[in-house]
Amino acid sequence: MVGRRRSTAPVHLRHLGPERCGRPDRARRPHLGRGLRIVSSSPQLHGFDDGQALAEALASAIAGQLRVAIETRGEALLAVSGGSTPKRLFELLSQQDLNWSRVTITLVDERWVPDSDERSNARMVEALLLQHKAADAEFVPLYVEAATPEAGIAEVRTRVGALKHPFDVVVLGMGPDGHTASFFPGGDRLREALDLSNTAQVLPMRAPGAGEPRITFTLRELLQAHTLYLHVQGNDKRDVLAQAEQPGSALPIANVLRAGRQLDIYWCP
Ligand SMILES: O=C1O[C@H](COP(=O)(O)O)[C@@H](O)[C@H](O)[C@H]1O
Repeated sequence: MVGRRRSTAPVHLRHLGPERCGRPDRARRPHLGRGLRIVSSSPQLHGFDDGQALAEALASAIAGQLRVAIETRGEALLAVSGGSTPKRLFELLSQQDLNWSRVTITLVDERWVPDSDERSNARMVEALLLQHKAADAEFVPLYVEAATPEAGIAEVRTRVGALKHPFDVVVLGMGPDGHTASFFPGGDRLREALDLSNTAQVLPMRAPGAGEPRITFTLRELLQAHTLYLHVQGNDKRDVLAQAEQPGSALPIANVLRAGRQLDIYWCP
């Protein structure tokens, strides 16, 4: 659906408005030959006309990265976000042709509820992603049966510690308050979660805007991924990204934007 793609130019977010969307600016994305291109360490925005076109392109890109991981090391590790944005992505990703029996899937964060609860991110992964061809994938949920994330954290740490890190692919989302994973503004352990010297893989998190208590992978873990995507829909969220790009922004997502690593942002209105 290339015709529905808006732009793949590596522009600064604050410069990307509808007026900048059009044909890809190839001159700004240099190719060095077959399969080689200069990898910019700044966030790269890929704009699409709608969620369907975005989900098709992102599902295809993720599948490509998973195939490469399987070819190179025999298996692949994928971490996805919850919330409402990835629903169509999950449906399309589940139909991608690859050796899903070699893929392990987990979440970047989870609400501390069992998968019988409609708020469970795992429930959505099970319903929409672990279907069709992807039914062969292994899923490692972040929720364990314990009253609180603090009570369950040791078991979750053992569980995620058994995964073969780093992640091959991480797909982040973002809430309208600028949170990503469960890095919420005002989160009780936000500082720890964002601290790049903190070697904990997962942490509990509580925040006024989070609803229920959470568990989240730390920023350090997520940034180590071979490929990092940010999946964002809506003009309101594009404005949040533009705010986060301002120097000194305290929005949690700003920590991802300024991490100085390759980040592909898939956005549509
Ligand atoms: O609570 C969460 O919210 C964010 C964003 O969700 P959305 O509904 O605005 O798409 C999500 O990335 C995160 O994984 C989830 O736990």
